[in-house]
Amino acid sequence: MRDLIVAGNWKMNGNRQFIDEMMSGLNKAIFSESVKVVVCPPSVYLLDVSQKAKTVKVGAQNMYFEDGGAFTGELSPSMLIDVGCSYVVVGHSERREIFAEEDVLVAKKVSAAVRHCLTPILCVGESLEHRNSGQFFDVIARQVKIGLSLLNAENFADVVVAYEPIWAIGTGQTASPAQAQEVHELIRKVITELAGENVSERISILYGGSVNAASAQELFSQPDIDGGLVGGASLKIDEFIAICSAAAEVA
Ligand SMILES: O=C(CO)COP(=O)(O)O
Repeated sequence: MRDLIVAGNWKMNGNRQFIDEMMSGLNKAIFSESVKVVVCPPSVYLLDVSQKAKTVKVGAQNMYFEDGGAFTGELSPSMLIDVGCSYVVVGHSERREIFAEEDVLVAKKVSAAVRHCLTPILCVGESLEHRNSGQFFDVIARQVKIGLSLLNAENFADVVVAYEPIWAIGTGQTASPAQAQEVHELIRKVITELAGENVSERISILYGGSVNAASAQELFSQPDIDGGLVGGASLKIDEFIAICSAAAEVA
């Protein structure tokens, strides 16, 4: 049985008042035990969110792979653990596109996270251009293979993969359940080729890209979709809770 996970990526949004309101809403919510709920606030708020969190796990949106040293502006895996994180988003398309993060750097981060017992959420996904040209699967397979390349196959199951088509992020244009399922199935196949079915069947693969309360249940009921990585809709407490309930319905 794979973990069913709903993670909210708050991106560069919010302030202390927002954090207070969100955490008080989340702490009042009753989540099904069958769903792991995670929130990923901006890093300056991680400690505050961890200290307030009663019903959810906490994840960071990024980290560096080194343990410490002269890396101005960066955060290490042990710092994230120190402030209560158990997950870290790695290789989000916004980091790849805006901050020029490449697959090899992403792989180092995945490996460092696993080494420190932080669960990396490895994001992969194609641009609209690659979707339209039909090359999308090659792009995604490469991101998965390189992203996992520094791990031993038995550690693959310590990673969560998130399929986030770039054309669906923040656009309101969700991938259809069939489009998402097709890619999730292919991702699982790539992992099977690398590590065998015992491992690939244990990896949770989340879908991200304009997930909302209306689209969540049909997406999450696809056989290879194990929950969601939610951006905009995770900033609205009622909508986020409704998405988590949709996940519980399919558990
Ligand atoms: O990038 C995302 C989550 O990491 C998805 O963002 P949206 O849900 O706002 O499309």
